[in-house]
Amino acid sequence: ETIKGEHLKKQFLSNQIINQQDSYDVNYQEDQNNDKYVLFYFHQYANFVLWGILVDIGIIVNRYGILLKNKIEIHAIIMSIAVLPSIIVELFMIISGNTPNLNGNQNLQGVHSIIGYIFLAFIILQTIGGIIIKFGIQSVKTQTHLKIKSLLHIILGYTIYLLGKIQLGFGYYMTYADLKYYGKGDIISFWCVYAFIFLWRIIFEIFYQKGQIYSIFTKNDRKQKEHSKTLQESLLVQYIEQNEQSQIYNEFQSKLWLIFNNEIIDLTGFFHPGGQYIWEKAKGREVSRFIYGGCGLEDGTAQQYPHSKNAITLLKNHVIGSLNNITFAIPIHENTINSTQWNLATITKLNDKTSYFGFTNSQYQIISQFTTIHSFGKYFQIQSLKSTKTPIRQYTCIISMAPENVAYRKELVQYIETIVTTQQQAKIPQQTKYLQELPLIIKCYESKNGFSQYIHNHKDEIYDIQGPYGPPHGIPNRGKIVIICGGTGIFPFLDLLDFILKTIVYQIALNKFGKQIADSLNPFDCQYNTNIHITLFFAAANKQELLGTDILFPIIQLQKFLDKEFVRLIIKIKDKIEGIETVDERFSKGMFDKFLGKILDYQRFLICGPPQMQASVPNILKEMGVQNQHIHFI
Ligand SMILES: Cc1cc2nc3c(=O)[nH]c(=O)nc-3n(C[C@H](O)[C@H](O)[C@H](O)COP(=O)(O)OP(=O)(O)OC[C@H]3O[C@@H](n4cnc5c(N)ncnc54)[C@H](O)[C@@H]3O)c2cc1C
Ligand code: HEM
Repeated sequence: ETIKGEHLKKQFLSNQIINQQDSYDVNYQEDQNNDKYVLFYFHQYANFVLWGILVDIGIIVNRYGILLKNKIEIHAIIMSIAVLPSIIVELFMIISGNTPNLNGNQNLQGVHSIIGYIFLAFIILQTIGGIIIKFGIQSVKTQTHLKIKSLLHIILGYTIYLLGKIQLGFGYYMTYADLKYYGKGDIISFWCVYAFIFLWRIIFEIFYQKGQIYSIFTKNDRKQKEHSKTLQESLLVQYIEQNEQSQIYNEFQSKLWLIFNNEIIDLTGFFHPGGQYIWEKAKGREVSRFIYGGCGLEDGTAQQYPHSKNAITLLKNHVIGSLNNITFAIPIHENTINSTQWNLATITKLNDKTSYFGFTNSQYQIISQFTTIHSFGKYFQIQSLKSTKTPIRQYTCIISMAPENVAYRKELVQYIETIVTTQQQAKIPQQTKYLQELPLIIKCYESKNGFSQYIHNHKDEIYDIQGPYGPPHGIPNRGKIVIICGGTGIFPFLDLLDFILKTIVYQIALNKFGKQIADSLNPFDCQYNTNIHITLFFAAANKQELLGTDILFPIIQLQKFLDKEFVRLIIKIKDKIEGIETVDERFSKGMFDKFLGKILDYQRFLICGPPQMQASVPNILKEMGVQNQHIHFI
């Protein structure tokens, strides 16, 4: 009896267990197939795909898709695909509240719902923010606070991203972690799935940072571009090379073209991540100063920003042509390997803050004189090879300030003064053909990790120097132009002014003693036939800051011996300078009116000076009726 009773009891208990197991199984199976939980399962699977995988793709497109023309649109579409269904399923979940038997840790249900509500509010906010930023970026109007808006979008974006991942974890943990039917194995599969939704992104990141994914991107793009240069692009390149400003203005107004060192770039159709107004203002200009963060926009609407290598790749991928190279360094031996490494051999103080820097490279000799007016206004790009912290910066090519040229100029001026006063021939000074050193003049600015400060304190070091780069000033051979500069802003014009001084000397010699004597002053066949008139406004804080006076003052003195004026010099300074027109007031409309007269007589207005001057002078000129395309920053 007892044995039978025991047996029945055991059978009953085991039936109970079987029934219990069955009921889990049946419940689970039923729940899965049950129409009334369809919203729950849609919510579960949709969220896994959207916030586990898709959202990463959306972020990747935005972070690394700089090279894609429609990156903003692609990012917006992907994020909308993640956000819209999420909003719908969340709302349905809130309304229906229908969940099947949860076989996990149900204590988390409260947290899961709170995060759900916050998440819903955040994604709606983020979508609205995204739309505002999209219009801000794509607008050509100057944008204020766009950087802050973008930063907020990034912060909220990553908050949502992390919440999404955490929320997925909670959801799956609640649903499956303790599912008895699968026993302990299920918690392992839960962790595997959970790890996957983070891991694939981390793996992607590692490959990307190593440059493997990045190089696939760039190689393909470059190949495509080489094969697809259009007729229109060739025409634009031709106009830019020949400096046909009005043709470019008339025919290519809608093109977004830029110059990066010596490359001509077409970025039409791309949007600048900091706001399209930035490219509208940089359009048609040399932009390496912006890319390496040397300068902000002159009107103060965008600050200095050192760009990533993505920005440089973007530019390199859209090269449509190159500017004609000019050479300053001639290889000494036939088989010289192209070397851009120069030793800083000399530093000589010119004033308190500014010094002459002389660089040597045993493979090259440096020419002492450019021969046409179109070679001037170029710059070198220089970088410290020792300090990776200091940025790449641009410095003007000023061969006229090399010690040999300074000495020669002094002799030349003395010579011509002697012959015009004595009316007799004198010993003709000789200009050396090659310079000992590549000369730069650099003012020291105090800034954290600044290049100018670094180089002032690091003589006998090797620097990488490339160039000369950049478009010419576009100085016409005849006609009137205006130069407005301040402080070191005179540097880009010194070689040109030196050329004009030599033109004056040549023409005096030609008038007085004929072509033979004049030509002996021109051993390098320079084209001293220019017919240009420059009105030069030069602002300096004090006499010390007036660099280049050994070129400027002789021009003013010597041109009196000719029947035409080449340069009208107006110096803005407190002190009086004998024989020179000076003013002691800020540049203003009244002042320019007084000195310039009919503004339409002038073909170009070239501006180069400290930030404050670059911001104010163009506005004054525009107020006077000068058209935008005639105003150029150097
Ligand atoms: C085409 C080109 C040619 C140049 N040629 C020369 C040259 O021949 N000699 C030369 O000394 N510099 C020249 N510059 C400027 C030079 O490239 C650097 O911008 C400068 O040396 C400062 O760099 P940094 O790294 O030392 O300072 P950064 O760390 O860049 O900081 C410089 C600080 O000084 C301010 N600043 C920059 N320029 C001026 C200015 N003109 N007046 C007042 N404040 C200013 C900036 O706003 C910033 O706060 C040239 C720039 C360009 C684009
Ligand atoms: C004209 C050529 C320019 C190109 C090709 C260019 C390209 C880019 C690219 C690709 C980025 C994305 C981030 C990066 O890769 O660094 C970027 C960001 C940025 N650029 Fe430029 N840029 C140019 C000019 C300028 C100028 C003139 C300024 C202002 C002085 C500027 C300011 C910024 C800022 C502030 C950002 C950050 C935007 C953000 O992410 O919020 N850029 N630029």
